[in-house]
Amino acid sequence: MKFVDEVRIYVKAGDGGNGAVSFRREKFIERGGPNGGDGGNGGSVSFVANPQLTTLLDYRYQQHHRAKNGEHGMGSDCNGRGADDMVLQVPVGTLIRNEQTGELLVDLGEPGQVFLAAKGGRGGLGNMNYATSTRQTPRFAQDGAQGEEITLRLELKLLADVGLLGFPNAGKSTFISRVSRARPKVADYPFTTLVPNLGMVQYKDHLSFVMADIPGIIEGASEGVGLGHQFLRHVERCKVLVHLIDMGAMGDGRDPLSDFNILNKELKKYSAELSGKPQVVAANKLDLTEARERLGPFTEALRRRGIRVYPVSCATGEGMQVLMDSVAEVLFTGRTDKIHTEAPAKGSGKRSGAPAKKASATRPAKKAAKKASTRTAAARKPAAKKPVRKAPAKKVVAKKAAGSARKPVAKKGAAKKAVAKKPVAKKASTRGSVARKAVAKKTVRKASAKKSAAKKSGGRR
Ligand SMILES: Nc1nc2c(ncn2[C@@H]2O[C@H](COP(=O)(O)OP(=O)(O)OP(=O)(O)O)[C@@H](O)[C@H]2O)c(=O)[nH]1
Ligand SMILES: [Mg+2]
Repeated sequence: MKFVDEVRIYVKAGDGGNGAVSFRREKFIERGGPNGGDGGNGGSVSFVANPQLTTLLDYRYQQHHRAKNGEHGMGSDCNGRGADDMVLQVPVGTLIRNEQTGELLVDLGEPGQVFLAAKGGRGGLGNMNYATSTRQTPRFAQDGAQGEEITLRLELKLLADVGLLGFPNAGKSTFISRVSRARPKVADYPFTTLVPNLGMVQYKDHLSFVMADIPGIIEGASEGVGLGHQFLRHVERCKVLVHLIDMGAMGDGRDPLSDFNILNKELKKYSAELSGKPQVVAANKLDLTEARERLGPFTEALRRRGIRVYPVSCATGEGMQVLMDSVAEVLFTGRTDKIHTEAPAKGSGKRSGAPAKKASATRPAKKAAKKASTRTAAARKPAAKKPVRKAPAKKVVAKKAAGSARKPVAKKGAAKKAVAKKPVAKKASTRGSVARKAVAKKTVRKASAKKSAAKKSGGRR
């Protein structure tokens, strides 16, 4: 079946039926009153995402879609029949845009999702609705409203989890036919694949995912060379890209590393988001001897960039399981360690970075605390520090016994003497202070005696 992924269509909802002007005419009933019925509503046009469709082909040939109009109202209180809505089936993953403005109206990404594109006109009211006590013979009725009309652009972006990328002839179709039941054409000439192919991959543990094989991308695809790069839209929604490198291609400006660079350049030109997706790089056709020879330098070149290369052969199936394990890991867990060679180094860099930040954050705090303490609590600091270093019991005793006697404690602190000098000098100049000192010393002795007693008792216990 032909694959069409972009169409322009015109949709028009049905108009509402007009309300009727009619009066009851019956034998023996004079002035029977208005009995004109309402018009029926026009049919709306809506889209529904159908998972069984894979192409917009139907809309290529029929571009005008009009829903039916509602019936007009009739006499004898008969309302017109409402028209049925028109439901247009589109594949899941269809984007609907307004053709004039380019505005995205909806992305039908869920099977069964419905979008009302054009609303049908409302039926007009019959004259029976306008009868009042003062106007018993209304000779008018309401016309039905016009249905909406709009020109739309439908764009299909296939919903796949894994996208296959590569130059023509890289072996993408061979790859998908090996891992899924998809059977696209495989041939030894470029651009064998002209439309995307989807394949359902049954991975182990009942896990499955959809893989998309798209036509090959070559240098200048963004300018329309080859088949252009519009097919990249079908891998835009993929979570992982598998980049197949044709290791058998050499000469004519082709070599594995330049192929890799060119394709990534084209991806970047298409969209930054797509080029930023995780890429699993697979070096294909390793059953060929010349391909094996090129593998070493290519792997080394990518290793230096932190990218791991998976050597595979789609023809023999060699290396496919390891590759699929990595693809599945990135897809289902989101971990990309396996596709980078220097993942641990990066991880450790991050780890080492975090504490460094913490340390830098704590340092200024400590400095600030130090500054604050030197001004306000210069004398308290040594007093507070020492007992902590020596013995917590001493601190308690000194506080209890001496109360405000910080001097003797300050004396002990040889290093903090300079800070404690001021109060000592001042107090030493007065007699009273000398006396207090002596008292304080005595109390300290007493306190130490008490402490030793307490220690002893503690030891007994
Ligand atoms: N020796 C060898 N040949 C392979 C391998 N994989 C694919 N081929 C051959 O390469 C050629 C192209 O394979 P395709 O699967 O059609 O390549 P493609 O990437 O889908 O090509 P396009 O659809 O043109 O973009 C075919 O002749 C395959 O038989 C492989 O692992 N080893
Ligand atoms: Mg192909």
